Amino acid sequence: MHHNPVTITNLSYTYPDGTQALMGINLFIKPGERVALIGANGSGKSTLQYHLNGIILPQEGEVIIGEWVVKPENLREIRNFVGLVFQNPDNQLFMPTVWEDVAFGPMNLGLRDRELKEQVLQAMVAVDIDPEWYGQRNTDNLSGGEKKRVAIAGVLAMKPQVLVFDEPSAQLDPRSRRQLIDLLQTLPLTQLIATHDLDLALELCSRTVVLSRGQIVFDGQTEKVMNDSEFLRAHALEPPLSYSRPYCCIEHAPSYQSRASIQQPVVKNL
Ligand SMILES: Nc1ncnc2c1ncn2[C@@H]1O[C@H](COP(=O)(O)OP(=O)(O)OP(=O)(O)O)[C@@H](O)[C@H]1O
Repeated sequence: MHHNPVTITNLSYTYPDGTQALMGINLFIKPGERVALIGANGSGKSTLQYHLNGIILPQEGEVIIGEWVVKPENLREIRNFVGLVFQNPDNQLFMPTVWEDVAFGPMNLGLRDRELKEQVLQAMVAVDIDPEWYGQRNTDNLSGGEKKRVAIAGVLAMKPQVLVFDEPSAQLDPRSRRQLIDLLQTLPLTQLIATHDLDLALELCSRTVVLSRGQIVFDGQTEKVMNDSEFLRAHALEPPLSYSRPYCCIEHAPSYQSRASIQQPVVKNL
């Protein structure tokens, strides 16, 4: 039987202190789909992602990963299937050297010797870190962006079928961000990418899910939602830079025109 990589039905979750983080979530992701998960701070993105590899177990509703229901006895299979890259790489890196850190996951899966070495090397090359020099570096001494890459390599080295990213572009400089986008674009994996970087969502994901106060308020074409600045603002989001119009032009057309005409000679002199 064919299984979707991610099937979430009627999922609700309340933290022990009473914060209702998710309410009635239904989400189905097909193999190979790249889906952006967007929403304001506190809308529930991380909480939803933690359900995908059993860091949080469902209180109400059901999460199915491939053919496995997320429950304690299936966690091993689920964690082989879903790789989660945390927002903060400090929560992910804990081995002394880069090499040991990237090798930790595949070693846990039972890989040894040549096979292990190959998988680690492949993952490092994918995220553009030089295994020769980098491998021996101490993970504590890396910059934020470097740590992020090592964290991604560690997850890729386990060869998961689903990649779940919490803020992949946070901490990355523009060049590293570009490399990451190119990398994610070439990975033939199902991906769920939680991000505040709506330009990244627009470039990488044809489908976007918008969370607002624990509920899905949109699930559809990325282009469509990014074009709807009114809807985005209603859910405390700002349209991506590449889509934002000069508001003054629409809302205060005359003043925009007069400003433009004042600026024109300056432009010509350049
Ligand atoms: N351990 C916790 N205990 C209690 N409440 C929590 C806990 N973790 C998160 N929450 C609350 O649950 C809600 C959803 O938080 P979550 O971290 O999932 O949001 P998010 O969309 O990932 O936010 P951000 O964009 O800031 O990372 C928020 O109201 C948050 O305050």
